[in-house]
Amino acid sequence: KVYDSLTSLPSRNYDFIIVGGGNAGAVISSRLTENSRFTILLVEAGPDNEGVLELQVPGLQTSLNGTRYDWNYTTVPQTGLNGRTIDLPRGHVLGGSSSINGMVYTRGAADDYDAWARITGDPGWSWKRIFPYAKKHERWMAPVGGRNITGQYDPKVHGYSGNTHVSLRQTPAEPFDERLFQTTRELPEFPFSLDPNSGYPLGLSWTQSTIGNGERSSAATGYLSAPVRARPNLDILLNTQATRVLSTGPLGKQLDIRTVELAPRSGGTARKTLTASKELVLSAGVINSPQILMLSGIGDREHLSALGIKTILDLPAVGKDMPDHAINVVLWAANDTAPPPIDHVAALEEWKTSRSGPYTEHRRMQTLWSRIPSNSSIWQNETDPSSGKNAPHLELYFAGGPRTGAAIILLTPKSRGSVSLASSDPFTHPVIDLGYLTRPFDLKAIREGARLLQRFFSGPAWTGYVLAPITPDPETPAFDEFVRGRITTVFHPTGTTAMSRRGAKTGVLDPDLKVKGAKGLRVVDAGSIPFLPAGHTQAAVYILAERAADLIKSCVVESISPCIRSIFIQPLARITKYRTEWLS
Ligand SMILES: Cc1cc2nc3c(=O)[nH]c(=O)nc-3n(C[C@H](O)[C@H](O)[C@H](O)COP(=O)(O)OP(=O)(O)OC[C@H]3O[C@@H](n4cnc5c(N)ncnc54)[C@H](O)[C@@H]3O)c2cc1C
Repeated sequence: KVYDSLTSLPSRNYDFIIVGGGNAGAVISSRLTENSRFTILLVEAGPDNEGVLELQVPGLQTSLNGTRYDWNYTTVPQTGLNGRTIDLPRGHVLGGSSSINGMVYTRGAADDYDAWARITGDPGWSWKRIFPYAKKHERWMAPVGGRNITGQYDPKVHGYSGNTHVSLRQTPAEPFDERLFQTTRELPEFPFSLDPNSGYPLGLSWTQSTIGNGERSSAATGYLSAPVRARPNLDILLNTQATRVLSTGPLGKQLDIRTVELAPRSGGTARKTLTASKELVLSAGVINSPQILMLSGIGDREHLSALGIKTILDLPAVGKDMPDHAINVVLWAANDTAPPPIDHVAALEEWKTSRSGPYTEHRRMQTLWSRIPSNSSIWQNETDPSSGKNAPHLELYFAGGPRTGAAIILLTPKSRGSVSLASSDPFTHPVIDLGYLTRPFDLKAIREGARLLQRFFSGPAWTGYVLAPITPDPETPAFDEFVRGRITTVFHPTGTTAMSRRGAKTGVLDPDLKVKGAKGLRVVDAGSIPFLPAGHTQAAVYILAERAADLIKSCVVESISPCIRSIFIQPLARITKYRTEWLS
């Protein structure tokens, strides 16, 4: 059942409380309630997604930033960007950022997940082992209109019975696309890649999106559909903000944290605490999960005491080491005409009446996934930050017309940002620093992206089409200033509560996503990701959350009474855990 306010929630005991009904939290709530013996409360700060047209229509995506469905965060002035600030939207609605995002569907490279396994020491995070989860969450769909898509994707790497709809755009290849694909036949540096989601994305590929039947597929539509909401063991509490997690009572030497403090999202001093009998899971996202931890006294002792917050767990890595993907557009004047403008009233009407037309798609452009060449001068004094030789450094997505070019996304930044508290008031936005361009590699790598585009557009396919550069020459100092003045976020921060090896002094979570040094508390969201994938992040979060749900299910026997556990259950749990971790 769905409750609109904290005061309307009836008194009930829950086995699990999940904080944040976003990309990860929706998956976990949905999967845990598959077991009718578990009772689950999902707490979401934002409103319901249901019935909101803007959240359904792919073509209306850009109207969502800055609305009530967005936390409306802004960074501090960025030292690498001449003091500019950047808006950083985050979903504030059921489905979280998956309800407002750009719907691009990319899993990243196999090497990225192997890096997760290496960093955490848990082979369960390797590409080979998480690939079944990538298929499990996905339901591949035909594009709107059912055009022939043979040769535009690899059927073998997709899932067909999962929760998240994924499809190619409705529009067949246009003349500009034909030039792009011609280049893959003419210039060996830029091969065609059949499917960017195979784990081996390098090359030019058709862009896939989390759209099905012309509608956005979010974690809310996919995992919290009407039949899931009707499960008697799931309560969803909206418009309610978790302000802190609290110690439920010491258990042996470890802190036991299963209690959460809640407040109406509208603010004020009213608070209510609830305790999960089994586990508390924070899925409040890369900004808000570390904020909740720090407000609770879990974080860097020095930072917390400066704000008068008593430290209950000194974990200096909370909120630190946050990478993000930055984006910068490079343009040429071209011998082309602008596409006819969309008639927005007609497009919306067409979408409403037949789920067809231009509003059924969002990002239409094809994407090039590239490595910086091994003979580039950049490697004379920079180490390679990518996860492996099959992982791209750069993503370039193209747009045609009289101003032709591509958006360059740096997938492997060396700069790191952070989230810290501005105040001990839970309603005050935290301090967000994306740390853009604070490491020299990043600007050099974006310059490499611009050079790469020059090589791409020098192919025969572009003769007579590409005329003259509009944006500064990458070989001039003006290029650096151009980038510092324009670069912005592509919304993929991760790592603020990252997993690391069990027993490691770095990181915040153990490889099973449990907070180090505590019992009963996990964090599962983009912040848990220990290595930023070379792709847009929602697929990685779906994959992470699907495995997290299995890890939680497999561990639950551990919270049964210690006495019963030690006699009967523990030996069985060890076998189950061993089987889940190493044999599945
Ligand atoms: C504008 C935008 C465009 C993007 N475009 C793409 C794209 O095209 N492709 C792609 O792959 N990725 C994209 N991303 C990134 C991707 O959507 C996110 O990385 C991913 O969805 C994050 O999932 P999450 O579960 O970590 O957090 P979220 O999905 O953000 O979920 C966190 C949830 O917790 C709730 N919450 C927060 N604090 C509290 C609290 N204290 N109490 C209760 N609830 C709380 C939030 O309201 C939210 O619902 C985009 C993101 C944005 C914002």
